[in-house]
Amino acid sequence: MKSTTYQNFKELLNKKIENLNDFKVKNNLLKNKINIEAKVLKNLELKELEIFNLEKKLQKNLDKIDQKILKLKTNLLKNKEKILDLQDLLEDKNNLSKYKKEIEKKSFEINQIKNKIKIFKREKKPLSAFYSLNYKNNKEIKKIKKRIKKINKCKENKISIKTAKLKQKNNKIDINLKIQEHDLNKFIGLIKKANNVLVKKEKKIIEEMAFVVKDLNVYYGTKKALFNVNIEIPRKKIIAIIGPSGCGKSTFLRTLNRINDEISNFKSEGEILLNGEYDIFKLKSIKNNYDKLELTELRTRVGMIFQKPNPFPISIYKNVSYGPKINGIKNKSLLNQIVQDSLEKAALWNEVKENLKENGTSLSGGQQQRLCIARSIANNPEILLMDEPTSALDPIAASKIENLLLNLKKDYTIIMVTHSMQQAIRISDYTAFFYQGKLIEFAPTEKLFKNPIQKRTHDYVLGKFG
Ligand SMILES: Nc1ncnc2c1ncn2[C@@H]1O[C@H](COP(=O)(O)OP(=O)(O)OP(=O)(O)O)[C@@H](O)[C@H]1O
Repeated sequence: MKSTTYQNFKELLNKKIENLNDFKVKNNLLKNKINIEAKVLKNLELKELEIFNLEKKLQKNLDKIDQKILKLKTNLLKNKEKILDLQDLLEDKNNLSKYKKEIEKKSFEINQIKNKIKIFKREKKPLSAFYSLNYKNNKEIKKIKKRIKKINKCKENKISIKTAKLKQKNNKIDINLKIQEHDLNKFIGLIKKANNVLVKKEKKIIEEMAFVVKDLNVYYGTKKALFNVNIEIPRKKIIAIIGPSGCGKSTFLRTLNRINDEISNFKSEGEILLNGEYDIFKLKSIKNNYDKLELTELRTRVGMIFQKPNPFPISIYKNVSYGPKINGIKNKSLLNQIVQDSLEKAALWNEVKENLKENGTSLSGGQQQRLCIARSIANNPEILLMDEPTSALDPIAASKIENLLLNLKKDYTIIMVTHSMQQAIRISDYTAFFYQGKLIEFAPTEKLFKNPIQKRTHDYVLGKFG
């Protein structure tokens, strides 16, 4: 019995030991678990602390940011205020004159008050009211002055901005100027080119003209007979010179071969270019400094036929051969040929070929004039100047001369003074109208008579004055 109990006890004990061991294992496991969890907890605590610290830091930063925002907001407000202030100032600037006026007004009032005070002092009345008024006014003036000062400051800023703008503008202007200068240079180049063309044209005109007269002024002593005459006379044409008596027609004609030089008090100014070669006043070539023109050569090249035929009182033959002989032609047959040619050209040969030894003065007026023309032609001229060559002749003789001139113009330039407008219309290619020493108009004859530019020409050709 005893053994069973022991056995039982033993078994129970073993069971208990077994349970205890189980419990120990379980306990250990639990302990481990608890340890792990304690560790986790600790970590969590640490993390919590960290989070707490971070939150603290964050809060601090948030506070700082808030503060900054606040500061910025206040700055913004301040700036807004400043802008408003500036806008006020700008507005005030526009009212500157108003303020000045106000100051003037106030000053005026103060003076008035001062005067009143003086009067009151004199009359010994209470002055306190005036003093306070005066004080108020002075305060207001001070305020306004302060404002003006501010405005002026603002003005200065504006001035510096304006200066910068002006500088910018100046730069732009500089660039524009440079562009314009460039354009100008281009323009000058064009003008130079045009000028060259003009110079060439002028040269061509001079070369193509029998005479180019430039700024011609002529005097007989103190009397001025021609005023600033400018004319270009084309070659191998008949040019009529018309105008009332005393207008300077003959003077002009005679100046062209310097016959007027024989008059003692005669004086001329200007230039007359012959054939694009010579200046007849200087008797010098216009192309070559060394080439000179003799006065006799000028008069040979530019022959003159006068109003009254003036043959020499010698034979017809000698009249015509006189010039060539003087010029050194001695060969008889050559002289014969020249005489015949000249008389033929002067439409006189057939009438006188049998009587060449007859005295020139024995011929009729018209024949004498044609003899004078033949005498001129014998000198081989380029230009024939004629001073009223038909006015001393009867109409038939005059008509013969007119026909002769129409024939001669194929070889010679004929410049003819005439009182007859009909004659000018009949035979001339160009007409020059002189009046009171001035060349009023020079144009193709038809145009000058039918459609003159100048009123005076118009009146003259219509016979309104003569
Ligand atoms: N030798 C001279 N001395 C002074 N004056 C003169 C001389 N010759 C002309 N004159 C003057 O010069 C001016 C122009 O005279 P010019 O003989 O040239 O005129 P014109 O037009 O030919 O006149 P007309 O048709 O009457 O011949 C006139 O006032 C004239 O009195």
